[in-house]
Amino acid sequence: MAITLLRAASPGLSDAVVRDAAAAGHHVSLHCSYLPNNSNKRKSKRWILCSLKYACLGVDPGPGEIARTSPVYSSLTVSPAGEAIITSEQKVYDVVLKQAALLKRQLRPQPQVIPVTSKELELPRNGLKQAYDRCGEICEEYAKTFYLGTMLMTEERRRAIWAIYVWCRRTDELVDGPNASHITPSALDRWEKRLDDLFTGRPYDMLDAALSDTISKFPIDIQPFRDMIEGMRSDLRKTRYKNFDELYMYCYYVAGTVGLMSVPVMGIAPESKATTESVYSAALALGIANQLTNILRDVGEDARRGRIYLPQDELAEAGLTDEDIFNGVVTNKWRKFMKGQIKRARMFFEEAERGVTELSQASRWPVWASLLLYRQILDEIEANDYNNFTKRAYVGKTKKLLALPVAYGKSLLMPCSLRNTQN
Ligand SMILES: CC(C)=CCC/C(C)=C/CC/C(C)=C/CC/C(C)=C/[C@@H]1[C@@H](COP(=O)(O)OP(=O)(O)O)[C@]1(C)CC/C=C(\C)CC/C=C(\C)CCC=C(C)C
Repeated sequence: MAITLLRAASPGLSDAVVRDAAAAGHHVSLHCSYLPNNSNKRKSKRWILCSLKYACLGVDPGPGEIARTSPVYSSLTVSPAGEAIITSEQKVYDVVLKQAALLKRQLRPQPQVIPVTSKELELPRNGLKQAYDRCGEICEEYAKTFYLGTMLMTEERRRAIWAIYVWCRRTDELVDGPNASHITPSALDRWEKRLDDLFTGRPYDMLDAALSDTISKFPIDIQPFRDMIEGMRSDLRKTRYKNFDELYMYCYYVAGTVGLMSVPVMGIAPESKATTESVYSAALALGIANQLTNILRDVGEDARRGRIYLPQDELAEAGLTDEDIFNGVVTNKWRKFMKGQIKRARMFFEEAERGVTELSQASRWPVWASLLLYRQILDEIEANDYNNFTKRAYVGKTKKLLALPVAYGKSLLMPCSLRNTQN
């Protein structure tokens, strides 16, 4: 039996009650209503973030249970032994808070970054410029639309985003590229050592040098970079995800981290009234939304590599097995399952939208463009009648081109936080 406790309705709820219920073998989850005027801003934000995890699957509530589609959010679960289980969302939110604090103080991470000079790197004259130019070329080659979008940013920001992009792309290539089958955990350990070195001003090659220079100019923390490598490690050993909590953590590692790396470079609009934490949460949400979309688009392709990224418990609840995924037949069960997954991904996009307008104006266009284009993949999955086994959902050139002026128009809007306060 599932027991749901509404903390807002029963503020005096004692821990003992929770422990007793859990000890009696009930699955207990604590919920808290999101109260917009909650004086504790930090907490209320956390509840919003946690909401996206469940509020989408349209699961019928059990007796006495709050419908998951209602604005009631799950945050903390308690094991049958009565121990509070910290969810992935809470762990990730702590990273968000740390990143936001860093940006607010405009501090560099410890140990202090030593600015890179061409001499230390033995780069040729103009070496750093060449390094950044090469990053730009790589970016243009792999992600043309996004590259175009960066052209609106200031030169310093654009170059920094290219350097981050290249590091992420190279990290991803380790497990997803042509040499992926030879990659071992110790190769990832060596990649992490290189990361440590470039963060302390000792880059290994010119592409690392560009990133090393970037982190000396912007308040970028090493943790999201380390976490991305951790995501690649997990990809080496893991081919199944028990539940959304596990999947969420994976999505944070490989994509949410990109959002956290990018905010200090993109900058928050000086006129924005949004909290730094909320902007980071939106950036994280965009990464999660993109990765969930990527997973939904690539179900068939991943299955052919023996991988299923979809939450196993949700598949079982929908009456689906791994075999069904490997067989790749679109059934009504599959369509229904996919509808829930798409709905969840869209909720993360919505959460992200709230943050884009808070970014500095020149940074908004590429973010809007990537958001609109990636979200359209979900529409294409629907248009393919949920056949993501043998058909690749693909956004055509015309739609892509149309998204660019729309993104540009959206990037001119003033920050949401200002619009709300002016009403
Ligand atoms: C403007 C913008 C989008 C900036 C981000 C630039 C950047 C540093 C991108 C790095 C992307 C990368 C190579 C990540 C490695 C891991 C990976 C492959 C993740 C998947 C991306 C898509 O990859 P791929 O190119 O293989 O996709 P296709 O197969 O070609 O479709 C991911 C799905 C995730 C990428 C995640 C983001 C782009 C996060 C974006 C979030 C922000 C930029 C924060 C914006 C801020 C606010 C406040 C909303």
